[in-house]
Amino acid sequence: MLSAKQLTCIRNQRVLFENLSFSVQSGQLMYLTGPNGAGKSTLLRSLVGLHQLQQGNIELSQEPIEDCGADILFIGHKAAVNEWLSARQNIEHWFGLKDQIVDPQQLINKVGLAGLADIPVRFLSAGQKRRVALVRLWASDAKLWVLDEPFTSIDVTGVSVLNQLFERHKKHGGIVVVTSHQVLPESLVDVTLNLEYRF
Ligand SMILES: Nc1ncnc2c1ncn2[C@@H]1O[C@H](COP(=O)(O)OP(=O)(O)OP(=O)(O)O)[C@@H](O)[C@H]1O
Repeated sequence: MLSAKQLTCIRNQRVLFENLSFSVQSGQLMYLTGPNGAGKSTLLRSLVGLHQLQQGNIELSQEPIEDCGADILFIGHKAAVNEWLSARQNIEHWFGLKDQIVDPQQLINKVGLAGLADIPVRFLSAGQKRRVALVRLWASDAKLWVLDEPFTSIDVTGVSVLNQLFERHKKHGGIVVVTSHQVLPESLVDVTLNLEYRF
């Protein structure tokens, strides 16, 4: 279970959220919504320990989130893709570091980038770049997926494939926390959290 208790965040002297509490069980997806600037990305970054909150307690499987690095996959909206490297080199970098056995070509095929594996990512389209970033979902054994606007620039087929991946992760007892300005299928969403814009 992902548990967040009494979270408070102040940025630029504006309270983004205050005493915010929620929990997401294993096998559930939480859909985080709200207008531009409400604090969704800030909340997601806080959930994975990348942003220090003024107050609050976050735990995954009853462990402090700071101790759960290996159990978390975070893909931010500024995805950590090296645009000077090819898709294949990015994949080798990610998974080589983790010493995992993955077949880069198989992953490349799965995200529909066959034939584009060896050109620098900066020469790909916006959606293709996003697909490179999302490759990590296919080979992730992390329990918690935290995804900031994963559907941006992704075409209809790609969105449907992503939704299927989320379903599969849920079935295996994983947790997905996702923000998107696109409406998610009702059947996929277990918990909705709407952040209001606070002045
Ligand atoms: N690096 C930063 N330093 C200071 N303030 C920041 C920083 N990043 C974001 N903010 C502020 O925090 C507030 C919330 O931003 P955040 O990116 O979390 O919103 P969001 O809900 O994800 O918005 P959007 O839907 O536009 O992506 C904004 O008012 C923004 O100005």
